[in-house]
Amino acid sequence: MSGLVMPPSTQSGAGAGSGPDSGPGGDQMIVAEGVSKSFGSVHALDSVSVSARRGTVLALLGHNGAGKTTLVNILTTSLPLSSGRARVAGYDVTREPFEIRRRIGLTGQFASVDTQLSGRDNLVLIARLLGAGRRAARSRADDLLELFELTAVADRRASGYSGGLRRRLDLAVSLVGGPRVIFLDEPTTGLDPSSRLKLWEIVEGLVQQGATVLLTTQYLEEADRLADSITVLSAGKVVASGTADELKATVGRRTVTLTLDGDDAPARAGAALRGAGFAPVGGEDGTRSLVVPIDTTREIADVIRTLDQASVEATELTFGEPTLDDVYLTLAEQHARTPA
Ligand SMILES: Nc1ncnc2c1ncn2[C@@H]1O[C@H](COP(=O)(O)OP(=O)(O)OP(=O)(O)O)[C@@H](O)[C@H]1O
Repeated sequence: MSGLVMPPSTQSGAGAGSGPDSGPGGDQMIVAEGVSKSFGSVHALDSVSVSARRGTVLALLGHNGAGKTTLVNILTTSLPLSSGRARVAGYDVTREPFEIRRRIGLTGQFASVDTQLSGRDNLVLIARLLGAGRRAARSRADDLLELFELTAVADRRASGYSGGLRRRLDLAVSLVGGPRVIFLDEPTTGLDPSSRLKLWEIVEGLVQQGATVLLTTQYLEEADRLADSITVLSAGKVVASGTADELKATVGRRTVTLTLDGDDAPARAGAALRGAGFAPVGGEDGTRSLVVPIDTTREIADVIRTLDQASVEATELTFGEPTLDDVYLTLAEQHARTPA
């Protein structure tokens, strides 16, 4: 992928500008501290704290109504918070909303593309609105069309674009001003797998070039692939946060699944593994596979050695990591069991 995402030199009134960017907080580009938001009796957010360092991806994970969009709206200054504090690019959302708006890109669930215009004209229009001259605007549009692999459809009306193309154009439009912080609200909802993959690659490229991304998603796989840190929201509260690995480590264990050769093999393997301190599961009712929970990958070797010493042959051995699905289901269950 070519570069060219961040240079807002094409316009005067948009993008980087001067100012604190990360402010006294140093490298933190997104900080929310104890943010609450109520709509009448609905507590959409209840003392939510998140942060993201420059050049990282923070994923907000949660099902419908968890509060993700509300937090994005507060951080992008389109919604006032009820209490708490939040800063983006070093500026306060309540006191300095205009400084923030100059420095962010937002791609929402409701696309900002004018479908009556071509992809190129959408980009040129926004660049002109941000203060770029005619030639600079066209050049910025060309760069973004190339980056997003939209050059071939650049002069077609956006109304004829597929969902994936439209989403790419929407993201390209949000990048015209060279934002330092990018908010992606469920960017791949409804996209087919190949369009989703393409968008992920684009996001990874943006981050490599120094952008900070806050991503909301209902897709665990998406958070797992893209995020440096993940905050799980449920009913307006943070129920977990950490890296994907840290979250996975909080629930579920790694497993080794063995498929064994021979009728008595599961019983013999089970006894040997139990003797070695493991707690294998399965092997009953004539099944020939055993699942062995382990804590470290080093224990895989211990499992194999134990089988070897018991003269049991495994025809297949697979290693399984707990998935974010496991994490989310466990957290959701814990949350459901906790009285409000
Ligand atoms: N303007 C509003 N007026 C009243 N209630 C609202 C408003 N906006 C959001 N809510 C409520 O706040 C809660 C959080 O909504 P929010 O849209 O932030 O969730 P979400 O995690 O983004 O869900 P989704 O994935 O469906 O967008 C929900 O109960 C929602 O009904």
